[in-house]
Amino acid sequence: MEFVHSLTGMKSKLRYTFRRFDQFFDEVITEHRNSKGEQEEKKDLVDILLDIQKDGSSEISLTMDNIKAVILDMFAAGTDTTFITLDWAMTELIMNPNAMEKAQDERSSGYILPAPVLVPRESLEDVIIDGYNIPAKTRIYVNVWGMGRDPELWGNPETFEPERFIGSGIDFKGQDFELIPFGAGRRSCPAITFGIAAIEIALAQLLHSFDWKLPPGLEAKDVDNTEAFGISMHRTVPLHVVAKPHFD
Ligand code: HEM
Repeated sequence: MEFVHSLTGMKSKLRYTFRRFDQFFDEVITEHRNSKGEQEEKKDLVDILLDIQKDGSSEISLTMDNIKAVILDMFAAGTDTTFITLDWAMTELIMNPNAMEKAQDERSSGYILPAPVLVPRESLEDVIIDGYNIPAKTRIYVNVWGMGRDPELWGNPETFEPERFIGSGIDFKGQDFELIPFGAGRRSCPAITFGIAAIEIALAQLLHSFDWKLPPGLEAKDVDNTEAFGISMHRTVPLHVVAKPHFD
């Protein structure tokens, strides 16, 4: 069936995208090589990967393709997730002015999931879980979207209530399975601390510096919050907001 991808033009699109990424990574690597003598504390991930490749200090030898793959992984896993979490956080806050006001006072935040399913897993052996027979090599999707809206786990699951987490003892780091925005287990997100810090800083800046409102004439019930299905869950319609400086 592979010829179908040639007919639909998917293959040439993939090749084009691959070439653009590859050229971009070549530029990033050349830039880092040319900035020799970078102070130790200023080194970034690419500097460290190039150092490991050069001095052979790692048991695994790194090829240039390995380094490009890590850069791509970081871009793919780190940018959309962070931006989409912020996008949905602003959506919920703008639709719930009370929560917005509280967040401006306290900097509290609810946990919003950018990924509808986790990275797919495959069972290594036959196993029975909760009476379900799962044969070896079954592809398993963990539906975190559904878990976040399960009325057996959450009261008012469709309502944005960040205060539900105050004193609840439920943590988001992968130990409490009703809330796993960063996944769980050995393939969970390695950047939980970084991701949370990036979002908290960005959200705190936005809320500290501005008051946010819907455009005149638009009410919360008019906002189209349809979600696009994908590895990460974009809005299908961009969120339009009006920002007014918080301090005149
Ligand atoms: C709010 C921000 C973020 C959220 C919600 C998030 C969420 C996730 C989720 C759900 C997974 C899959 C976990 C699983 O299947 O068990 C994942 C994997 C991953 N994340 Fe994040 N992530 C965020 C930010 C970042 C950032 C900023 C980076 C890198 C700079 C990053 C790097 C990765 C990588 C490399 C993986 C793959 C790990 C593996 O497969 O072993 N993430 N993330």
